[in-house]
Amino acid sequence: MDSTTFIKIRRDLHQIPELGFKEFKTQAYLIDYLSSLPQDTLEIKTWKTGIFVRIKGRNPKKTIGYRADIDGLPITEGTGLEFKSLHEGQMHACGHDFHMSIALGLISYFVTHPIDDHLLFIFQPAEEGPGGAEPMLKTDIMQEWKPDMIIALHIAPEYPVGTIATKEGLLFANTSELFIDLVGKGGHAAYPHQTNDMVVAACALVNQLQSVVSRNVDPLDSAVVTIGKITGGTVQNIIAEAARLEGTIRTLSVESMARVKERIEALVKGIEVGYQCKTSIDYGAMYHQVYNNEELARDFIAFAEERENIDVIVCKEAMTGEDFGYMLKQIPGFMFWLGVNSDHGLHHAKLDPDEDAIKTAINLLTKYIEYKSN
Ligand SMILES: CC(=O)N[C@@H](CCC[C@H](N)C(=O)O)C(=O)O
Repeated sequence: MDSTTFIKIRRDLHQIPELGFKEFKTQAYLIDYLSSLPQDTLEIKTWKTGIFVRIKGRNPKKTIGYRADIDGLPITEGTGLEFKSLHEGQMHACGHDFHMSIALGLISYFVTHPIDDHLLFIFQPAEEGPGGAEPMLKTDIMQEWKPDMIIALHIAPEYPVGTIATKEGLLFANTSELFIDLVGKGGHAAYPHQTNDMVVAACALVNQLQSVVSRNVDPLDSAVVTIGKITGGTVQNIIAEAARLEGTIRTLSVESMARVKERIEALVKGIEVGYQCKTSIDYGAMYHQVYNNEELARDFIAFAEERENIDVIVCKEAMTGEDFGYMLKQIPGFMFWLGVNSDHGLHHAKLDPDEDAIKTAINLLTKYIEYKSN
């Protein structure tokens, strides 16, 4: 397969990153491309900013699904690439531009190389939040076209092109977003004794949160509590009346997620008493762990190991989250990492994946899907 087309598509998509459920230009671009393909076996249905694409099989006994996420991140791109993001403050810094172009590569191949089984491609919005997989699963379209097995990949900056990595069972963590609001009493910077300063309370809370993983979670059961954003106050000489912490919780076990939340709630209550303020916690979107079907993951690893030019790593689980976990909860399947060899990692403004990986993925997956359909 000539990958130039899909590199161009990746670059086009890279220029128009959009946040969750606002992927209007992305959806229009994808539909425009899909409309240019032979239509005899294609069925296309939209859901919000997502798209379901079915390729009807010649003699179907099952449906093989493939999911690509389509949203970008609120990051100002720092790559300086000639095809860098045209959307100020937004970037495809998690490789979803790759995921989409690979999916289009697979669709383009299978509309001209029909197989017996049906294929279902799911272009899913809002993976970075608030989550599009769970609501997409509940749609009538998904119920009607539900796949019997499902596959997804995620780019992996740390591996060279030609490498894929996955494992049986748990691959990605359980996640929960975390938003904590603190409201005290503002006032003049020179009269702190007349106020309840929420910058000081927020700093104390961030420090206390560091003890949750180190003191309250079984060291053999990994967890993460990250605060990625703090806001509070207005100007330098006014004591802040309000502050907000935004973060994420990751745990390998469901039990630890409950324990971490219990401890966060206790610490926040302590801040409320100690700093005389009002507090509230919102857990935002929660993602179910990505748990690969053992048999299918084993079979895929064995298949990939037989391919020339593919190195397979049986990797450890990661603390990343993915709402593809909800799909795997209902449908047997697996996710794998695709090596893209970037000096900068996921969610970094200078992420610059090697586009040769697009061809690697399309070649590997066309062959694997053909093998699964025989
Ligand atoms: C692969 C990846 O990077 N996924 C995201 C998913 C984010 C889920 C949610 N917004 C959260 O922060 O908990 C990740 O950050 O792992």
